[in-house]
Amino acid sequence: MPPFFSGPAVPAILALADGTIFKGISIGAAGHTTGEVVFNTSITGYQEILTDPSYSRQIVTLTYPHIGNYGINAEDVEATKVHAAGLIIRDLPLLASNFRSTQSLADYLKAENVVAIAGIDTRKLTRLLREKGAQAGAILTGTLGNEPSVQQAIELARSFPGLAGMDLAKVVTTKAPYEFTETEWKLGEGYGKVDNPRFHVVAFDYGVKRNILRMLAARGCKVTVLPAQSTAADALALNPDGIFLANGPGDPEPCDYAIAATRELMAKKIPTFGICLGHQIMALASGARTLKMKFGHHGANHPVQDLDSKQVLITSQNHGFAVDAATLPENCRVTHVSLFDGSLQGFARTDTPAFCFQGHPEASPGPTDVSYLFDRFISMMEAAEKK
Ligand SMILES: NC(=O)CC[C@H](N)C(=O)O
Repeated sequence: MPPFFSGPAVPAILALADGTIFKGISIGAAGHTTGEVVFNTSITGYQEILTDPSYSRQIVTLTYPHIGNYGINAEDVEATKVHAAGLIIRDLPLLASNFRSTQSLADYLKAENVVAIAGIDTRKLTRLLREKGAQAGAILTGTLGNEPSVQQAIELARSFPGLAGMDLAKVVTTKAPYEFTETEWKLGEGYGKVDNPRFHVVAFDYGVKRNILRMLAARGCKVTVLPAQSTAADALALNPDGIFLANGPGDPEPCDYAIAATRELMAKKIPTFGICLGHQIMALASGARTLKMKFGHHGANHPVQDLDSKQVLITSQNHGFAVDAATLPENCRVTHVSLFDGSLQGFARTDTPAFCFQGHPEASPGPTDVSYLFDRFISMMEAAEKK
């Protein structure tokens, strides 16, 4: 290993459930963590990835080799804390450089109590995950001069039961409703605020990323964010112009409360927009099925085709479950397809103003090719207003 870390290095081990061991150094909190190990191919955005609630109970390995280059920048987080269960990287740079940076990645990981490992052959790890599929894993740190136990690391990895059947939306969601009116951040200006909002959107928080709420606010929406287990009646009591179904972690299938509320709200023909877990919930509420993917889609360079315009969009993705397109009922029209593997990326209901997207149109930090879906949601609320 080339030197990439100043000062004495604390050894750490990454173990996979299949018994594979990787040795590296600890760059975060001391202790251990377990979760599903997934790879993300984004070149930038480690802060947005770490704080995306959809990564709850997942240990993320980043294929880009230098992580931490631009330090920690307060405006770039997607939630109040780190949600990823751990971080695996190749190389932590000696210097972090950005005019906004206030902290190094390693100091941040320690402060957030996140176990993380560097010095890992992330290309080998990614190949393994691609061949065998995402699998349970553990990171275990040692002490100065003492390696942690390989056997203990493997046992920890095998103790993680997997994400299938796990309802995590109700774990990460807000405990109480709140209003959101902050618009996107601009250099020299900071965040704006929506003045005289045109629409009132009620968002079901299954693990929402802040940039989604900002993009709604930037288009003239006042957003009321509700806890995941809120009912359709809770939403209706707020007299919404539109309903938003957020992204979120875990398996969509056990989220029966969300499926029931969505079904009821769509039956009332209220404009509804779902992203990622929200897309999967809309599919389940429409009568389709979801499945667990082999290693999922996690990255910022995934080509997706809009079947209406025929345009190919470069998109941001983060999902390990998918909607089985073959199970979509007749009142669902496929609108978007992944050009990586042909899997379903979006559909629209034909009998009610509702549509959804599997990837991340808010794409923080980018690319922004699919942001037009937010405008589509606004047009839908406009059309409903005129009726
Ligand atoms: N980003 C998300 O909303 C992810 C949805 C779901 N947890 C999945 O892994 O497929």
